Amino acid sequence: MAMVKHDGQGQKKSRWAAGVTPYVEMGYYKADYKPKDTDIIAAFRLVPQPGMDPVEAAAAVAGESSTATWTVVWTDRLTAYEHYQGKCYRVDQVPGSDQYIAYIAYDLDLFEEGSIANMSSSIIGNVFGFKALKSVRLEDLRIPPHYTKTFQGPPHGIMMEREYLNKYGRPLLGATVKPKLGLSARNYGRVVYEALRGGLDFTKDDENINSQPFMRWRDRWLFSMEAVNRAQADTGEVKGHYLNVTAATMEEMYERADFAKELGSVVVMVDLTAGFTAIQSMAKWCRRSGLLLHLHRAGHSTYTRQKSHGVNFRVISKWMRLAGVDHIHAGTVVGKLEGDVHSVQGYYKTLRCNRTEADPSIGLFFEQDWASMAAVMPVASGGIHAGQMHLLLHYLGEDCILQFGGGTIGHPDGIAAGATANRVALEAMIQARNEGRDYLHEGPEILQKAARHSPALTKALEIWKDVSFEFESTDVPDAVATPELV
Ligand SMILES: O=C(COP(=O)(O)O)[C@H](O)[C@H](O)COP(=O)(O)O
Ligand SMILES: [Mg+2]
Repeated sequence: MAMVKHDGQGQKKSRWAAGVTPYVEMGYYKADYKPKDTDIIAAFRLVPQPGMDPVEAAAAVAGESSTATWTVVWTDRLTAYEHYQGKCYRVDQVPGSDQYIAYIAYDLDLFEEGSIANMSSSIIGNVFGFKALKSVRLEDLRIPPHYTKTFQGPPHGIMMEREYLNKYGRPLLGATVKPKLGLSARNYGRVVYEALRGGLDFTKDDENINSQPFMRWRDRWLFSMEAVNRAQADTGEVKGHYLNVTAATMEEMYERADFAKELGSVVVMVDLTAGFTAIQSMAKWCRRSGLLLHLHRAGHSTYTRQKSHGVNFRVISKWMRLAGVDHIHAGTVVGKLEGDVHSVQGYYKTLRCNRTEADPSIGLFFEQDWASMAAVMPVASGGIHAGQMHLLLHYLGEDCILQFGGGTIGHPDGIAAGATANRVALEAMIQARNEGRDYLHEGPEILQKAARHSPALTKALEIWKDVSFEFESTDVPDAVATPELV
């Protein structure tokens, strides 16, 4: 029986006889199948229920994520069913565990061009609820250029963003305005102004600030943009504030984005919670309108964090690069939020490179060719401060945005001092790197030296010197978790 426990009593029946036929026999497992260059390939991590054959479980996932239902339907014969069937072609046990990695190939004809909603409804639509599986996680996708080319991708991308901003050779710096909720519009504008004049490139609405009774969006736009304009005039640099257009309807989001454009903002922001289609619509609007699109991955940890169930963030990274965002929160390594160093490096490569090879040590199951699609700037944030600058540069590289919310606004000498501390620390570290120094190991010394001429950095190093968040990661790549076994 298909998704029913094997009892060894079943009698083999013809493929087309009515009733339940194992998914394997229906053709959803084909050990000799060689994926075509045009196929989308998925790697799922499965934990079958006791007694459930892992290959049958994998075939069931291939079936339900493509054409199948639980019983034979004669209407299959009205279709080129073999063409449309998802095909599991390999199932590997993860050594020393009850987990299996199932590889499934899907023909491109299963998917609508340029639609993340469609691709995700197919691949993760139903299978996560199968009773016969204890858990299932979509670990990675290989998306062929044939499909990639049907998406717009990032409105501008890293290279164009740097050209717009005229800022090169270093990570960009930002801060999330805090407290997250409750400030009046004028006070909010004050925070934006102080942080930008102090040396940051961007400030940011937090994920949960939209248009609440204490500050309506229109007022926030006005005071934030006044602050951006004043800071630009003071410093001679291009500055931005990510105005979060996330709202209940697309009409409302467009209205907010139009007003941001009218005021001259270089960037708007949307939350992952707005949904894939809303994000793709905003990406088109941003390409048309010449504004950058910042994405906050609000809510992602509800389904990306646990090793055995959900969707790995590297898949979300791929979907968001296709959907078209210029920035995406992608992990920080150090800091207060989950972010295993190997996994995060895999996400950053996925977002920034034109081509990546399969690399189990950073969790990449497949090679991926982006066919010249623009790159996405990864954003690191969550509990970081100036004293970690050498670690941030080492782990995350140069093409990223480092966002210090508390680590700017919590500075004892004020917000501008907090911003200056971060800018001085970053520039000292970039200079050390460019001079060929071992900045990772000499980092604390480099920062102390830079602080001799910067009271703001001196205070930042002093106040946050002991702050670090040392917890074990909930998710590390298999090759790292059990290197002796892989
Ligand atoms: O508000 C913050 C950070 O504030 P602070 O800098 O004060 O800690 C961001 O929403 C989260 O870091 C996002 O997390 P992630 O980037 O992991 O999605
Ligand atoms: Mg936040």
